[in-house]
Order: sequence, then structure tokens, then C-alpha cells
Amino acid sequence: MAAQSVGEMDGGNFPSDLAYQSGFNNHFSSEAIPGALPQLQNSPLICPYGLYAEQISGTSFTSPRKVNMCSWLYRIKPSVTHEPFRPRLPKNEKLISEFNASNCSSTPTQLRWRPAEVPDSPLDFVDGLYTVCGAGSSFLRHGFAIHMYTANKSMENCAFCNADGDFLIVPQSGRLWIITECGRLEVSPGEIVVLPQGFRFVVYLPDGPSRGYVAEIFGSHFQLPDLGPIGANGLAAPRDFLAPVAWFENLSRPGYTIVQKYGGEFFTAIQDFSPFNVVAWHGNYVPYKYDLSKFCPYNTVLFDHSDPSINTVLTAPTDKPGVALLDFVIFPPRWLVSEHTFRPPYYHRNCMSEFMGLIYGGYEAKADGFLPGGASLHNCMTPHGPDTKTYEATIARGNEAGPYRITDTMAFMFESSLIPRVCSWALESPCMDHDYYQCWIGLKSHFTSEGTTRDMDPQKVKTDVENGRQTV
Ligand SMILES: O=C(O)Cc1cc(O)ccc1O
Ligand SMILES: [Fe+2]
Repeated sequence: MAAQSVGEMDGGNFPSDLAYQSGFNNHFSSEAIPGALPQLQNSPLICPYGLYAEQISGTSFTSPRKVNMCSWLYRIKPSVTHEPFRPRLPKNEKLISEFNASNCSSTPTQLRWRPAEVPDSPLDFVDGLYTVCGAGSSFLRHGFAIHMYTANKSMENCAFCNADGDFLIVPQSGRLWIITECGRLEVSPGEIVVLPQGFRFVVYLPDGPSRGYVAEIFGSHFQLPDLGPIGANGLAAPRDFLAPVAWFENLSRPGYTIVQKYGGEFFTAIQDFSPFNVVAWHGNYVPYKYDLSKFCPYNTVLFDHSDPSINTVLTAPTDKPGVALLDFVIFPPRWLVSEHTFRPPYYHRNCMSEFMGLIYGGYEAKADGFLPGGASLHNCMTPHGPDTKTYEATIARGNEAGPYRITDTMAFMFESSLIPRVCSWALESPCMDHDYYQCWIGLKSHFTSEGTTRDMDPQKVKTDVENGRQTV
């Protein structure tokens, strides 16, 4: 196969018709040269084409079969062929993989951030990453981190490897061209990509300035949620998850750097060849992407508001049944049809902690202030819900709203049973919305011991609006 240089790829050579393999947690097989995959065994004395066999394990060797994850890579040179790892300078001071009172704060207050500007100075995906909040520890293999990134240039002469956990990347602006050891993925805003712990990858930015969100999980992997009474179909279909096909380059690359995130710190190791030298591979431990527009949402069809877990795309479990280390939930375009129901999200306090982002459009609970590329965090038991404007408009619309389609929107939530601490740079960020609490301050009491008041009666509110006595 003709090898393509990374420099050429920067010039726009990532093909628009990239091939993928479909399925979630399948045991895939892929070869860029026919016959490169050993047929009878994983570790032949001599592999086809003189390749090296190398296993990557994403679970302990002895994990039960139904959760066991590993892949076999057949490569031109093994990944061990490099100079020693050294701490990278300058450090990325804004990445954390172990959250404690000495490096970040905990706060029960409602937090919201405006979208961050992509800086003008050159910044690639790896250096553009910054942790917002998280809990637990990558060392103890239990926890998560939520990062965001702003970046404007492709990674050059280096590949990234995260030894700490799996990345679930949600691009909000700008496509990502990602080369992994298993092959290539193009990921656009509206799609997500999962890059499991340990895979080497490089991120190109064909659209220049880019921005997005990353959930990193320590010691767990994403699964499809059980469907329970929903039945065998619905939500994210396994076949819509796309894994790469084998792709390699046989390139000598003097001074090529592997940047390894290990315990939240960067280490670098120099090697003289491209790490994307895997000619064939097989296994179920693979990077994959998913297009959120393929999601088949579920919801109430008569009355009341379903909990957001109804639209879980992926879940990373803990050992406790039904208690997630991290759920990835979306709020996609959909019909709202429930009768005599307050349709926006209810007011609530939750033992789980909720980090939200917005990919495009608006969010049904917030009339203003929650913008694409922005974020909010409502920690364990922190009260939250629709802002005053949303509440008032909902009451004014009344029961006659009829079936209503929410369009052009894609919000999401990373929800965790662990309580995140927040990084100082996130709390001190110029994007922090210090007036967030104001969006609820205007919620007034409508209480009367005599029953429904005039301003709560949808029919009377409608008449008032028509007569100009009240604005909505
Ligand atoms: O707080 C939020 O906006 C997320 C959310 C949405 C919803 O429809 C119900 C509960 C919930 O936490
Ligand atoms: Fe919530």
C-alpha cells in the first residue's frame, strides 16, 4: 500500500470516503495488505510480511469474557522501539488526573461558563486541553475528568497516548481528523469519538480553529445502556458505531515524539518511525465514532417528564448496578407531546453530578446564557432547573401548546455518581458566568391558599397577553 506522509495529509489528503467497520464491541479484523493477519494463531514465530505481533489490553487478562477487551496489532516495528520517556517541559499545568483538596476546590454552587475563544497563538489538540473538573484518581483506576479544548493547529511530528483513561471527545466546532494505530477517523461536530486508554493517535484540524469537550474515564470503559422494557431496539444502535479499517505508513521519521499522558503529566519519548505502522489488526479494543443524529430518542407520550437517562448514548459503569461512573446523555431534536405537563426539565436536586455542554442550538431549560461551546456544572444535590424566562414562557403557553418539535439543538450531559472538584483555572476563568444564579432569582411565588392564581391560569394568561396586560 502506498504510504502517505503526514505532511501530505495536512494538505488535505484525508479522503472524504474513509472506510469504516460497523458495530459496537464487535471482534473486528482488518488488514491493509491481504494476508497480513495471521490466520491460525495470534503469535506466530514469524508473522506474515515480517511484521511484529503486539497485544494491547484494555481490561485485565482475567476479566470475564463479556467485558474482556484486547486487540492484536501486526506492525512494522513494535511500539517499544523508542528512547526512554522523560518528563515533558513545558508541562501542561492545566491537566489533572487525581483530584484532591490540594489541587482543586469543591463547591456546591451552580456554575456556568461562556464559550472559550480559540486563541490566535499556535495551539494543537494536546496543548489545547484543559481540565475543568473531575473526581477520583487515574492511579487508583476509579474516577473521571472533564476537559475542554481549544486548538487551531494540527499536531506535528508527534502522537499522543493517554495511559490514564479513555477519552470520549465531543467536538463542538471544527472537524477532527484522527489517525490511530487501528486506522483513520474523521469526526465532525455532531459526532463523538472514543479513544480508549493506551492507543496512540494524532489529531489534525482540517478546519483550523476548533473547540470541544472531553470526558476521560479511569478504570472503566463505555458500554451501550441496557434497554430494559424499551426492548431490543432504540437509542444508539450498535451498527451505527464505526471503527477504523487498518491503515499504515512505512515512514522513517527522525525525532518523532510520543507524548504520553501518565498520571496527568506529560512524558515524551523519541523514536525514528511513524507509530501508525500497523498493517493488520484484530480485536474488540478499538477507537470508534458515532453520529449523534442517528440516535433514536425515547420519551413520554402522554404526561410528565422522563428522566434524562432515557436518552443515554453510552454509559461507563461502576461496580454498583445502575450507578454510573459516567453517563453520556443527549438532548437531541425531538417531539414534546406530553399533556397537562410542565415540559421543560423539572426543578430538581440530584445525588449524581451533572456537567452539561451544548454542541449547537439552544437548550430547552435555558432561554439565555447557555451557549454552544459553553458549559454548566450542577454538582451533587445542587438545586437547578429552568431559568425564569423559560418557566414563565412555559406557563404562558399553557396546555394548548400541542405537540411541539424541538429542532436544531444538541445538548449533552456527562453525569457521574462521583462528586467532581473544580480546577482553579476554571473557577477563575474569564468565561465564568458570575451572574448565573440571577437566572433563577426572578422566579416568583405564585402561591395562594385559594387555588390557582390568575397569573398561573393558562387561559387567563393567554387573555392577558392578548389584551396587552402581560408580555411573554
Ligand atoms: O439539569 C438539566 O438540565 C439536565 C436534565 C434534563 C432533564 O430533562 C431532566 C433532568 C435533568 O437533570
Ligand atoms: Fe439536572
